[in-house]
Amino acid sequence: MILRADNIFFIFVGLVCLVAWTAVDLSLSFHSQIALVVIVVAVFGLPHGALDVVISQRLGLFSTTRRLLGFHVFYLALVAFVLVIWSFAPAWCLAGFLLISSWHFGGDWCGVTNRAGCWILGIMVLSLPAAFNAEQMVVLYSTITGESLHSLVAVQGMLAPIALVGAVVVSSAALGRNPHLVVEMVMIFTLAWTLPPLLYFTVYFCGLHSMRHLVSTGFLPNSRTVFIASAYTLVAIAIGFALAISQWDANEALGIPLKATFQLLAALTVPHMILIDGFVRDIPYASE
Ligand SMILES: CC1=C(/C=C/C(C)=C/C=C/C(C)=C/C=C/C=C(C)/C=C/C=C(C)/C=C/C2=C(C)CCCC2(C)C)C(C)(C)CCC1
Ligand SMILES: [Fe+2]
Repeated sequence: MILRADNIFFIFVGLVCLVAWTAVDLSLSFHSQIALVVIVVAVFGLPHGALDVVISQRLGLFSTTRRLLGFHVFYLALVAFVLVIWSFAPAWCLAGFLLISSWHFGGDWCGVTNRAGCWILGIMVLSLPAAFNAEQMVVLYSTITGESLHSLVAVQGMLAPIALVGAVVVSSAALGRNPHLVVEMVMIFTLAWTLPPLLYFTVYFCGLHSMRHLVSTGFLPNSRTVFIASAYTLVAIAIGFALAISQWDANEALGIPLKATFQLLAALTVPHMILIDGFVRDIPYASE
């Protein structure tokens, strides 16, 4: 079995978090969890999308300054569009966000199985917390959207066992060529079962999704890419700040940063997905 840096990294981070949470009993309050998610996602999650500009350049999407400008205008216009729609219909936007995210997250296993199989894995990633921690999910969704979304959590809770069975089938089929898929699935299941939903999401998003994206798109940490990633991440953080300030409410001092973080992720996801799932197809994950 050939393990890549991203396989090893996720298993290592997952084990450390599981040990910290169970053996050392590092129980974090809800507010500390929110603070942790906001910081870790900003530092380790955002940069994977901040490289979209480098990827587009590599794909030859903009060969002239005019095209480069067009790329930025298009990207920012899509972000603004999603944020406006979100302000009118947050619950529908969250549901749509979950749907497109499951497709995007399924891409983490592109090359291991076909597109339908990938989507099943993506659905499993997002629906497991609803099966294990339904009450917390209702609280989180209401913090993010301001609405009580019991029915959305119930639908996800029903999808979880179906997606889990699908994941077992997909993993068994891939067992010969990609045994590490099974290890990752077991890790994801254990994390979802053990950790609160926000921490589970943070470990998966930063420990697997972001890292795999960096490795599979051939990110080399030279000074140019590090500079670009940092600059675009800072702009994205500034947009997040603006979102939080524009909705500020002293009674919800920590709910607002969480809400702004997920609004920002949802808005960035649309142009990020168009680029990654539309142009960078078949990011090689499977060991040859
Ligand atoms: C290039 C560019 C830029 C930048 C960008 C960036 C930085 C990006 C990023 C991107 C990204 C960074 C993306 C992301 C994505 C994400 C996602 C896709 C997520 C999802 C999630 C979810 C869906 C979740 C869910 C949940 C909740 C909410 C709670 C708990 C539980 C669970 C987990 C279920 C700017 C704008 C500056 C400018 C223009 C150009
Ligand atoms: Fe991504």
